Amino acid sequence: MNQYIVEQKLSLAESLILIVEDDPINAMVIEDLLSGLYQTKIVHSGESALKFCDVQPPDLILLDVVMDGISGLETCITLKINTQTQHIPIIFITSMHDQDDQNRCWEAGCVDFVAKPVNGVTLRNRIKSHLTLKLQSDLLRRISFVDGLTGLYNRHLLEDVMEKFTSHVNRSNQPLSLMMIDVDWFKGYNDTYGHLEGDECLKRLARAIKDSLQRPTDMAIRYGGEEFLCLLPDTDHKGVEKIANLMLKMVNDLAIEHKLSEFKVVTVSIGIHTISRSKNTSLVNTLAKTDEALYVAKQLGRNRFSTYVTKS
Ligand SMILES: Nc1nc2c(ncn2[C@@H]2O[C@H](COP(=O)(O)OP(=O)(O)OP(=O)(O)O)[C@@H](O)[C@H]2O)c(=O)[nH]1
Repeated sequence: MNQYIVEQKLSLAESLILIVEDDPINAMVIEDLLSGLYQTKIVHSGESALKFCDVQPPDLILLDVVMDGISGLETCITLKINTQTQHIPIIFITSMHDQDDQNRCWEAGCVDFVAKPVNGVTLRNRIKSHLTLKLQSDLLRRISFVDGLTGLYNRHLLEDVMEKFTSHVNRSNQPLSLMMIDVDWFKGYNDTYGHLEGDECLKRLARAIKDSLQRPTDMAIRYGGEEFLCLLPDTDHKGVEKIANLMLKMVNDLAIEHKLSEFKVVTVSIGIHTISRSKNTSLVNTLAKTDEALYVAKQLGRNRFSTYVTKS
C-alpha cells in the first residue's frame, strides 16, 4: 500500500522495465536487446499491464500500440490518469508512421516512441535517457516528502496519501483510522531547555510514535511543528485505541524530563477518528474531526487520547 512513496533505485541496472507486446516473438526480441542491462518483465495485453502496474509499478514501460483488447493508447491514458502510475515513462513501440497516429501517441501521454522494426541501439539509448530522468525525479520526490528533522514523512504527501487511503476504504469496505498527536506544554519545554533540546525531544518523540505503529502500511507524518498525524488503514476504533495506549506508554517510557509539566516528563495528547465507507471522507472534514478529538484530549487533562464522537 505504501507505493505512493517511491522506492529509490540506486542504479539503472536495478530498474524494472515492463514490456507490453502481444506478439511473443517480438517481446522476446526486445527482452534480448535489454538483457543484462535492466530487469525486465513481459506481459501480452493492456489488461495484464494495468494489473501488473497496480501491484508492482515498473520504472519504464515499452508499450505496443496495436493490441487486441485494451489498445496501447487506452492503456497509456489509463496509466496517466492514475496518480500511482502517472510518473512511469511510457515509450511506444509502433509500426505506425503516419503523423496523425504519432500525434495520438503524444496526446496519450507517452515520453517517446520507437519504430518497428526496433533498432537496438536507438531503443537502448532512449531507455537510458528516460530512465535516468525518472530516477532523478524519484529522488527529488522522495526528498520533498521527508521531514528533515525527524525523518518522518511531511505533510506534502498528505493529499496524495489520503486520496489513496480513502479510495481503499471505499473499495475494501475496511475502516481507516487517524491519530492527531500534539506534544503537551511544548512551549514550556522550549522555554526551559532551549530550542535545540526541543528539537532533540521532537526527534525522540517521532521515533516513539513510529515504533508504536505495528504494520508496514501504517504511516506517521510530521504534520506541523510539534504535531504528528498517523494514518492506520484497515484499522477500526478498537485497533486504533490499542495503538494510542501503546503510544502514550512509549512516550511516557522515554522519561524525558519536563519540569513545567504536571507529569514531570514529556507527554502527548492524541485525537482519534475512524472513517468507513459511505461517510463524508473529504480530507478537510476528516482532519477537522480528528483535531476536534485532540482538543477534547487536551481539555480533559492531556497525556491521554480522545475519540471523535459523531454528533446526531
Ligand atoms: N524546538 C522546536 N519547537 C517547536 C518546533 N515547532 C514548534 N515548536 C514549538 O512548539 C510550541 C507549541 O506551543 P503551543 O502551541 O503554545 O502549545 P503547547 O505549549 O505545546 O501547549 P498544549 O499544546 O496546549 O499542551 C511553540 O513554542 C513552538 O515554538 C520545532 O521544530 N522545534
